[in-house]
Amino acid sequence: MAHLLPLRVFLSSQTQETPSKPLKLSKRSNNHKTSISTAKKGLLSPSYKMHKLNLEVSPHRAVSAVRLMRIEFGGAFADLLNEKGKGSGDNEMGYVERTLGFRTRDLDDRDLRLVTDIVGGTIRWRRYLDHLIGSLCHDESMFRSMEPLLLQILRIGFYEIVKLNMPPYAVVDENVKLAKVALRPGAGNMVNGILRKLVLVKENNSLPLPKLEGDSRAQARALATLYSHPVWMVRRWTKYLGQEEAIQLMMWNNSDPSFSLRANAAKGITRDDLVMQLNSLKVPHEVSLQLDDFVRVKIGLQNVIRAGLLKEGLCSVQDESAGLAVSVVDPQPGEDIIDCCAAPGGKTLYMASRLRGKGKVHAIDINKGRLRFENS
Ligand SMILES: C[S@@+](CC[C@H](N)C(=O)[O-])C[C@H]1O[C@@H](n2cnc3c(N)ncnc32)[C@H](O)[C@@H]1O
Repeated sequence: MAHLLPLRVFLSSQTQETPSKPLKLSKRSNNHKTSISTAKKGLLSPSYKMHKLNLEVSPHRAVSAVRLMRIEFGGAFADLLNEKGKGSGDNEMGYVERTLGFRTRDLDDRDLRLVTDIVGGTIRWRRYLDHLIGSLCHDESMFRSMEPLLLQILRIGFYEIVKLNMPPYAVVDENVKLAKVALRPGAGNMVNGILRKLVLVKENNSLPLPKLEGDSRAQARALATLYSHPVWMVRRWTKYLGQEEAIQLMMWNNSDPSFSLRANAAKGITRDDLVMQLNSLKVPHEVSLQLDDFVRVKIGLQNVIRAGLLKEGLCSVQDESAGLAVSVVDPQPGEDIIDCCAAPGGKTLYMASRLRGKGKVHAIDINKGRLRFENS
């Protein structure tokens, strides 16, 4: 059943300009982060060198705050931060220690799921969260001049309370603790004050959100905040789709992602084979209605990873939208296909598998660092 893909997939980079390890923080952003934390906490003090292990702060919040810093200031890719050996994973505690001045215990699967939820959700809802944080700060300048790590901790707390509906007082306590240990006691007091205000207004059903009123520009700005999308996008979607449909699209766009798995036809795996594997792992799933090779998975991806289905190449995580693009190309055996913006190669591999061993896919990308190629 399992055989290697008999055709060759060529990867080439058009330029050498981009760094080969794009996930690493640039020197400038490292300095920036060090200066933030060094100035506030004395990261270069002897205690830092002793690899302090802090068992009091919740590891998933500490790691989420550091990942958010890496994404905002280091250009890290949110979707790649879970992948061990790709600039994160094994190094995670190193990043935590350099940014916060202490390590936490290692993350277990549950922590990792929370980190993924919180980091992804905080990024998707950032405009909305920042509006709430700004509205509950004492004044505008307090929000504008807030130090980056403190802002990330507040964003996490706001997201947990407003969007995840976590028990509010536990969220307040945990984020206050994190701010106190990672920054200083005064920062913890500030987090305490702002999060408690949030809990109150939420309980009274009076979150300070903009009203949908005024001319089209004012309404676009309000919608951009309410549904956390850029103003230009709201204006464009409203123009082409009308307000109601634009709202539906934004809601869908910011909903929790589900994952799709693609059975690896190149290794002779059919979707039925994959479904059998998922049944035996007790992973809930449904088959795609649009694409023959795809299965949708909402929860249980960790089980799939642990069982080695991805590592053994039985299937890949691939968005159905990527699959749809390939089905539009409709690769046929014997064809020569050029994939011009190919990295990391998801569509390249799917197109290659549809050539059934006859033909070539030339995969080109401008970013050498993104041309790591690990699947057959
Ligand atoms: C969204 S990713 C492509 C994802 C890929 N098609 C897949 O399915 O896995 C976009 C890619 O386009 C590349 N890119 C952007 N401008 C390019 C250019 N002028 N020439 C070649 N590649 C380019 C980027 O480096 C990036 O890797």
